[in-house]
Amino acid sequence: MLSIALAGKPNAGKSTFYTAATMAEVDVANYPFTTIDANRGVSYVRTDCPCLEREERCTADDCEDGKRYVPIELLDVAGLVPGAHEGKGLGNQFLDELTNADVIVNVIDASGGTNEKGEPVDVGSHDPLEDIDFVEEEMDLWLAGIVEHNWESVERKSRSPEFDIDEVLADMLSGFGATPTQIATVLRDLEYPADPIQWTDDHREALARDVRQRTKPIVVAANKIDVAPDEHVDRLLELDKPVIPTTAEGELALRRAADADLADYDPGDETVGIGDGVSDAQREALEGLAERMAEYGGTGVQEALNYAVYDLLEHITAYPVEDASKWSDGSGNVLPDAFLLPDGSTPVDLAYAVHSDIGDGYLHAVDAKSSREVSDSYELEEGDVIKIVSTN
Ligand SMILES: Nc1nc2c(ncn2[C@@H]2O[C@H](COP(=O)(O)OP(=O)(O)OP(=O)(O)O)[C@@H](O)[C@H]2O)c(=O)[nH]1
Repeated sequence: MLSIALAGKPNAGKSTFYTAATMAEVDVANYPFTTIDANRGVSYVRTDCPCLEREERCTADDCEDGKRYVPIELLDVAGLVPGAHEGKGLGNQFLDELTNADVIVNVIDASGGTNEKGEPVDVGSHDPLEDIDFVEEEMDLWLAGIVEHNWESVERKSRSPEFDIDEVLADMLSGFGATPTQIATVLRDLEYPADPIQWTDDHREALARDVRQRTKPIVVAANKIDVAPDEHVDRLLELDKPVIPTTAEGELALRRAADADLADYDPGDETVGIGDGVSDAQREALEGLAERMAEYGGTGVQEALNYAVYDLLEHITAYPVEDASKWSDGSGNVLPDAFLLPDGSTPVDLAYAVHSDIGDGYLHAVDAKSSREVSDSYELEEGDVIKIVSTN
C-alpha cells in the first residue's frame, strides 16, 4: 500500500489531520510533542468510480454513490523542530520514520500562531513561510549525515576490482526507500569524481538532496485556514511549490457531524448539507465552515492526500474484473477492487498487483469499457476497468 507521512512542526495540526483522515482517536492537544509514537492508519484517496459511467452505482464498500475511496497508509510522524537532524526535539527517530513514506504532506500552521519550535504565540506573529523549507532541509542534512557516516566503507570497497559506485550507493541508500533505478538516475544527473576518495562534503550533500527530492516528494498543507490571516494564505499560495490550504479541525468536525447524522458530508466534498437535528451552536459552526469551504473548495484534507498520490507520485486507479460485461468478480460483485499503480503501468503490472500467480500466468487483457483486447504495452489510464486473462 502507498504510504503518506504527515510531517511538520509540533502543533501544526498533524494529529488532527491524521485523526480526521483516519477517524482514529489520538491525543490532540495544544502543546508540543503530543504525538510520541508514529501512528500508522488507513486513509483513502478519492476518485470518480467507473460505475458513474453505468446506469447503476456499484456496491463496493469503498464506493459512496460514485465517490470511490482507495486505501493508502497514513503515518502521523511526531513534530520536527529545526535542528532535528542533530537530535534536537525528538530528533532522528522521526526522520527515520519519514523514510518509510513514499510521499510527504508537510503540515504547517498557516495562521502563524505557533513559533518555529511549535509553541503557541499570537496568531499572525510567526511567518509560516519559514516553516516550509525546514522539513526539506532537515531531511537533506540528515541523509547527508548518513552518507558521510558510511563513506569510509564506500572508500574501502572502491579498492576492490569489482567496485561499482552505483551499486554501492544504491545499497547504502536502499534503507531510505530509494530504488537502484532512482539512484542511477540521480547519479546520471550529478557531476562527481569516479574515485570516492575525491568526494567532498558538497558532493555528498548534493547526492543526499537529489535522492531526497526524487524519493520523498512533498506537498504543503497550509493548515488552520479557518483562523489564518488572508495575507498569509495568499503568500503561501504564490510560492512555486504545491501548497493546499486546509482546515484539519474543520474536516474532523465535518466527519464527526456526518457520523452523528448531523450533516451530509463525504470526505473531499466541496459543500456540506446541514441536518435538521442540529443545535443553534452546531448550525453556526457548520455554517462558518461551509463559508470557508466555499472559498477554498472544501477543507483541503482530502485534496492534499489526493495531490500527494495522483499528482506528486503520478499514480492512476485501475479496476480488475473477471466479467468484462458485468464489470464484476466471479461472485457478481461489481468493481470490487481498485488498485493504485504508477502512471505508465501496463495490464501485466495490474495482473502482478492483483496476485503474483495471476501475473506469472498472464495471457492477455481486455478493456471492459470497449470490450476490446488491449496490447501488453498498453498504458493504463485513470479509471480503466480491465479483465485479465491468465492461466492461473
Ligand atoms: N483553528 C484551527 N486549529 C487547528 C486546526 N488543526 C489543528 N488545530 C489545533 O492545533 C492544535 C495542535 O494540533 P495537533 O493536531 O495536536 O498538532 P500536531 O502537529 O499533531 O502536534 P504534535 O503532536 O505536538 O506534533 C490543537 O489545539 C488543534 O485543535 C485547524 O484546522 N484550525
